[in-house]
Amino acid sequence: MKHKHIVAHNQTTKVSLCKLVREMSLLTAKEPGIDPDAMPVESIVPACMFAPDPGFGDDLPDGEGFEDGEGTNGESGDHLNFSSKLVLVSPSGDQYDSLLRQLRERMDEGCGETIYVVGMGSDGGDYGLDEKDMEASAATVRSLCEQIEADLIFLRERTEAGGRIRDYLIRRRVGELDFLEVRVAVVGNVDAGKSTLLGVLTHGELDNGRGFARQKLFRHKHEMESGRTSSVGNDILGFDQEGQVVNKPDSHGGSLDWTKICERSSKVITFIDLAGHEKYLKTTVFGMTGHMPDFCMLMVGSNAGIVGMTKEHLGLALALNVPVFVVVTKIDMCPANILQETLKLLQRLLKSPGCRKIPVLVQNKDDVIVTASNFSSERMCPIFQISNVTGENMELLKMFLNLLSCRTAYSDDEPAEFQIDDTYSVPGVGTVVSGTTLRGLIRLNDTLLLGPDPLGTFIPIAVKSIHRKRMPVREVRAGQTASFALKKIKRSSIRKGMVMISPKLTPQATWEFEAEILVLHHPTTISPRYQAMVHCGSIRQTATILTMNRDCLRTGDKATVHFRFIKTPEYMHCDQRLVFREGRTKAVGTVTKLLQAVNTQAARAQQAKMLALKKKEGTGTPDETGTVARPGSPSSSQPKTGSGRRRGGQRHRGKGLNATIPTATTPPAAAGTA
Ligand SMILES: Nc1nc2c(ncn2[C@@H]2O[C@H](COP(=O)(O)OP(=O)(O)OP(=O)(O)O)[C@@H](O)[C@H]2O)c(=O)[nH]1
Repeated sequence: MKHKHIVAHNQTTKVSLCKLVREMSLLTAKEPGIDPDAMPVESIVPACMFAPDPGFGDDLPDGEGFEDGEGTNGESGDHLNFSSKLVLVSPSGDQYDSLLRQLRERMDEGCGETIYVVGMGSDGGDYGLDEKDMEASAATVRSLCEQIEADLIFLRERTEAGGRIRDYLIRRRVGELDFLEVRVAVVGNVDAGKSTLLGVLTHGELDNGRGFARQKLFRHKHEMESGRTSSVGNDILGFDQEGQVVNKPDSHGGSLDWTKICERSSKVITFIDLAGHEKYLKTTVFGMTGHMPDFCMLMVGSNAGIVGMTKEHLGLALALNVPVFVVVTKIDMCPANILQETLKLLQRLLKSPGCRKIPVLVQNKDDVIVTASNFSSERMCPIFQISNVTGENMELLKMFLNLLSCRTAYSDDEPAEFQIDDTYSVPGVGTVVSGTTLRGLIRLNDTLLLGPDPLGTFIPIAVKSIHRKRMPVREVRAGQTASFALKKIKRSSIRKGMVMISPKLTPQATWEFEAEILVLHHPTTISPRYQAMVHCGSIRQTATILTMNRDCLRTGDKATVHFRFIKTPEYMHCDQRLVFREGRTKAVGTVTKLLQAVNTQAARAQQAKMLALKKKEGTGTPDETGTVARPGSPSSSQPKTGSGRRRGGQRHRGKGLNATIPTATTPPAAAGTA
């Protein structure tokens, strides 16, 4: 969340937050390994702790939290004192330009939006403006917004000792076919009410407590029958300039017209609805890494409490540095003492050394504005308590969602890169890929390089049509999700984890990479030859540990580890976050080095040779080394990779491994794990 309070409010909020964070750190900074359940229970921090607090202004380390010109006293000539609450009353020409520059910077940081507070200073005086000064300040802000073509949306007014204070949301104006996009992953244990809440939010109809609202969202027949979510589902919630929800389901079938929603919205929240059941954890991890959520909404059933996969999902979001907010559901049917117990355990978990979050209970609109403004700190964790049946506190949650802004400032003047997270075969259209534009701008009819294929090569491919949230568009830019119809390619030759890249780049696939990892959980020890699934962006493939800088790894250990994919080379970047997991074993880390890049020319030559051989011999399919696997040959009897249990079994054969695929000869659970 990149909202920053302009003028002095920003500083003071930051200062009181810093102070609080420091205090909280002292409370929670204990040695890792301490059982969080043994932590003392403190009361939940009320949101007002984050509200601006005069008097902390001199508590900041040098320079921290100050904008250009801040920290100077008084207004000498045109030197603008941003810390004065009167800064907007009657700025001179130069001062106006400084304000405009500052606002532009804030809008860039916030990916097109920011929360702007009028009437607060950090220069020690009382907060608030009299009516005349407030009107003059509001007029200045309105004029600044016109200059940058942004909407000014009133959020709230309150009264302090010195007069009135107002909060505004400033949001970049978008064309009819454009909207700001924020992705929220929805996680939580089975029955926490995830699908129900999404049904209520997106269809505007309350639930009956027996699964009515979730009916609209089920995607697969077996989900409809069992009532469980198994796939990565997408639902959208649109907000107009006034912050009102625009979703209007069709009165007959109850379905949503995504195009209409997008046309009417200035912001669209995409919910990535992830499964709650343990058996779908692989899909949940894929949703969290591959669908690039800006935020994570962790759902907890108030009557059930912190059960099942709740901790697992929270841990995953923390490991991937995705800011988390919690929604406690079913408050209509939960006895007060049970609700209090759930909240107590929740805050204990959030404050525990493993999480180090600051839980904040959101009870009114003011709390929403304060928590949304400070959410980017990643330490703060707002907690909502709602009912999908009575609708209690639903408005607060909607207001919060409307105030969330995209976390990553994407750049669209770089060469394009698109990460594929799903493929489809659409009758009458052909092969379609969906995913996220990570960099650059992609236009209709552009030719991009698609790959890597099993040999590590990339092939040119033309973009036939583009959809953004099911709406046909002519281009998509960095940060936006989209689907492309592709010309002349079979769906079977595309897999999740592939990318489409500008030909200006010379993409290279890699078989091996190095990563710094931290083992979050393993029942025994991990040693070389251990295999598990690597999730990195939308890549999901088993990899073997070839070497590491320690003999073995236990829960809590950190190490530099050399991995090798077992099936195909992948396109990766340094600094990408990864999750390495198998069953309950989980490690997280960051890619630090790419090793063994595929020599594309050699791979192409080998491919040509292989095709010729295939033609000559008539049968057989190529494997990724370029050799043809004939029926009955050892490589054709290799176990299918990419899913199931794959512990151990791959021997490290040194450099010789680079050109051959290791054969799974060791029985499961025999190698690489004690
Ligand atoms: N009384 C009450 N019932 C609720 C509330 N929210 C959800 N429910 C009911 O709880 C049940 C489970 O809700 P779901 O939305 O399917 O739960 P889920 O978290 O999506 O479950 P999975 O998809 O299996 O992960 C349904 O019968 C809902 O009607 C609520 O706020 N109050």
